[in-house]
Formats: sequence, structure tokens, C-alpha cells
Amino acid sequence: MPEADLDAQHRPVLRLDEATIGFHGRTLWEDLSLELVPGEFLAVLGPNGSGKSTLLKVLLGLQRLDRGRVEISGRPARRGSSRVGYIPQQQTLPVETPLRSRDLIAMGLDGHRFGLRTRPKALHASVDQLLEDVGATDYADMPVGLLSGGEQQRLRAAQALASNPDVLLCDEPLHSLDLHHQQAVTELIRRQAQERDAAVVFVTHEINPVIEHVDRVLYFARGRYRIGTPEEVIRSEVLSDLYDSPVDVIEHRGRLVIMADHIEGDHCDVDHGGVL
Ligand SMILES: Nc1ncnc2c1ncn2[C@@H]1O[C@H](COP(=O)(O)OP(=O)(O)OP(=O)(O)O)[C@@H](O)[C@H]1O
Repeated sequence: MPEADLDAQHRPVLRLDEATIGFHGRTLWEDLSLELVPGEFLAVLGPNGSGKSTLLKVLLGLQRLDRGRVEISGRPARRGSSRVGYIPQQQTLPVETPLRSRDLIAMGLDGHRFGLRTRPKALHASVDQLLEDVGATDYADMPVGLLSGGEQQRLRAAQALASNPDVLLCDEPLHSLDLHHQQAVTELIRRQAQERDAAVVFVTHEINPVIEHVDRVLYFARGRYRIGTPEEVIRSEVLSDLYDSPVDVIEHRGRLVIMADHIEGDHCDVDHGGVL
């Protein structure tokens, strides 16, 4: 590979530098410094209210930091950037939604580049390619409201990938999907991000469905955070230290189970290997 391409592979597409945010006197996270390179997959974990979605809002340019800097592809994060793709939480679309799969994806394409009115052929070809990339060609012309949750989530992934973003933000995209579709959607996001040299920031309550794809974990709790590989972070001593309270991490039939006797205000979803 030419040296310039190698450099590009290691150039951060996302950079947070001593980023701090809080509301009404409560710090959500403080002095968060982080760089993601193309193709990297970061899982963001933490209990309810720990600031996971707020991180996505900061990266989307919808929320200002109290302190520090946030850059996407070398520029300050800004609202509406085509460098950022966003997959929202899984929500079932109403049956009567008047859109076909291909219409939903076309909505994600950058109108300036593809010239919706002036270059319909180019738009059509791009939509077809995206449908193929996410394995949705078979239902390209189906009304989206008739598709299953997993099929709809594939389309949302295609929509988010349409502008060829450098950073793909995923806000609990597996919520309410069954295990099979959780794995399929995660694999799809991972593969597409790698092929397109995009970094992934993946907010989730459950580590197990994504663990084999995760390069690093960012774990928020109690106004603090830990970052590292899953093996470095999802450990009893690291999480006990983060929560300042005993936490047990055990492996059960290949799944990580995180348990704590009692942490006020949090819950432990033992069955799903969920996050405290
Ligand atoms: N604009 C805002 N003004 C005031 N408080 C806010 C604002 N945005 C978020 N918060 C608060 O910050 C905290 C963190 O919210 P956030 O949505 O980031 O949590 P989360 O980790 O994504 O939680 P969950 O797992 O429940 O989705 C919450 O207590 C929320 O009420």
C-alpha cells in the first residue's frame, strides 16, 4: 500500500480532546480524550443517564461541550455534516408509511452531490448499490412499513452510509431486535464501516451481541469513564473501581455477565449480559 494511503489509515477521523460536559451542576463526563481511526469500532456502554446519547449529540454538533474540543475529520463537529452518518434507535415504522425501501435510502443521499433532479440515473445507481450493500435488494420496492424490524434497521444503516461518512454513529441500533437480527445488523455495520474506512461509535446496553466486532469500549459511570479493549475494561476490578462499589464480571457459556448486589439508581440486566 502506498505510504500516503497508510498515513490516511491512521489519521484520526474523530478526535475528542479533554472534553467535558454536564447539566445543572452534574458532570456527565470529564476530560474525555479519544481518537478513532478509519475502520475502528468503539462500543459505548454505561447505565441509564450516564451520558452515552449526549456523546452522540456532541459528535453530531447538536450539543456544545462545556470544555475541550471535538473534531470530525479535522474540523469542529457541526450539525448536518455529511462526514457523519447516524443510525437512530430501532423504532418500528407505521404500516401505512408511504415510502418504499429505495425511497428511504434516497432520502439519505446527499442532494448536492447526486443532484436529485438533474442526475436521476446516478441517484438510482447509488440507491441500488446501497440496497445491495446491506442485503436489501429483495425488498427494494416494498413499502417500508411492511418490513420486519431487522429489515427496517438494514435500511437505516444504508441511509446512514449514503453520504459515505467518515464516522458512523449508532444509537442502540439493536434495541428490540432478536438475537439473530442483532448479530446480522452488527456484522453489517462492521463490514460496511471497514470497507468504507469509517469509524463506528456504537451505543449499546448489551455488550455480548457486539463483542466480537468491538476494538475498544468506552464505559461511562458515575461521572467518570474507562476506555480500552473489552478485555481491559469489562473486568471485575476495573468496573468495581469505576462504580466505587463491588461489581462481578463472569463469563457464562461464552457470554459476559455483569453483576452487582445493589447500586442505587442502576439496574443489572443479568439475563442479557447487560450493562449496569
Ligand atoms: N439538554 C439537556 N439539558 C439538561 N439535561 C440533559 C440534557 N441532555 C441530557 N441531559 C441529562 O443528562 C443525563 C444523561 O443523558 P443521556 O441521554 O446522555 O444518557 P444515556 O447514557 O444515553 O442514558 P440511557 O441509557 O437512559 O439512554 C440525563 O440525566 C439527562 O436528563
